[in-house]
Amino acid sequence: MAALLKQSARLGLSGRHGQVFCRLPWALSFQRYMFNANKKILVEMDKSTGVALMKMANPPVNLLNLETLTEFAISMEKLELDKDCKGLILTSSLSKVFTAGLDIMEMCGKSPEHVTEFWRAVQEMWLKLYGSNLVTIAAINGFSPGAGCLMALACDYRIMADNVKYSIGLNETQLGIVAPFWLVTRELRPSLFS
Ligand SMILES: CC/C=C\C/C=C\C/C=C\C=C\CC(=O)SCCNC(=O)CCNC(=O)[C@H](O)C(C)(C)COP(=O)(O)OP(=O)(O)OC[C@H]1O[C@@H](n2cnc3c(N)ncnc32)[C@H](O)[C@@H]1OP(=O)(O)O
Repeated sequence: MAALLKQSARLGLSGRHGQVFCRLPWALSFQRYMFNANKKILVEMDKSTGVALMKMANPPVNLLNLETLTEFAISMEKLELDKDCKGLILTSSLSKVFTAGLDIMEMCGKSPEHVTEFWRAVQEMWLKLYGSNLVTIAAINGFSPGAGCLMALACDYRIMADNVKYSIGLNETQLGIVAPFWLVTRELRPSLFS
């Protein structure tokens, strides 16, 4: 963990004036590779350190829609298959939003099949993060409501930008969504689970 945090500092993930800056070398060596399927999830993997930097890049607020969640799951699978990858830093490419959470429009006026597929993708996202073999760190560089908070909770460690304007929390009850029992016991009340 200490090594990973040192690494995140070396990469430039340092909190200052409420921002988490991500400075990366412009020149990518052979030890570094990048991938993205549809550019909603950007991944930069540094083989020399074993640390991958994953940035959500879906402006204006990094909504987690079906497309983004699917791309996220594929990106996680690729990193899990890379034997050189030991750790993952999850952050946002935007300046003040980590992610605004689930795209409410994905649950509104859609067919039951679509909604089922969407919630399956939400669940898959959680399983991929919570069940990851990688050491996972959420570098929360902005607002992180709903599923943004869920993502952060599913990581092994969380670092949040020091800015009183930014909020984080599970606000889904305001939308009539109830967190399932297993989620509450696993992440919010782990003592109940053991
Ligand atoms: C495995 C798990 C299974 C089950 C788990 C079940 C439940 C527990 C776990 C998680 C549940 C999560 C549910 C959710 O995530 S619901 C969404 C919660 N999110 C919010 O309530 C965020 C609301 N948004 C904001 O507060 C703000 O947008 C902001 C602070 C993030 C950013 O503010 P800005 O001023 O910068 O930007 P805006 O002008 O407000 O927004 C721009 C644009 O985006 C639209 N938008 C924002 N958020 C959402 C959203 N969540 N869904 C759809 N659309 C959104 C906003 O309306 C603007 O659109 P227009 O430009 O006006 O068209």
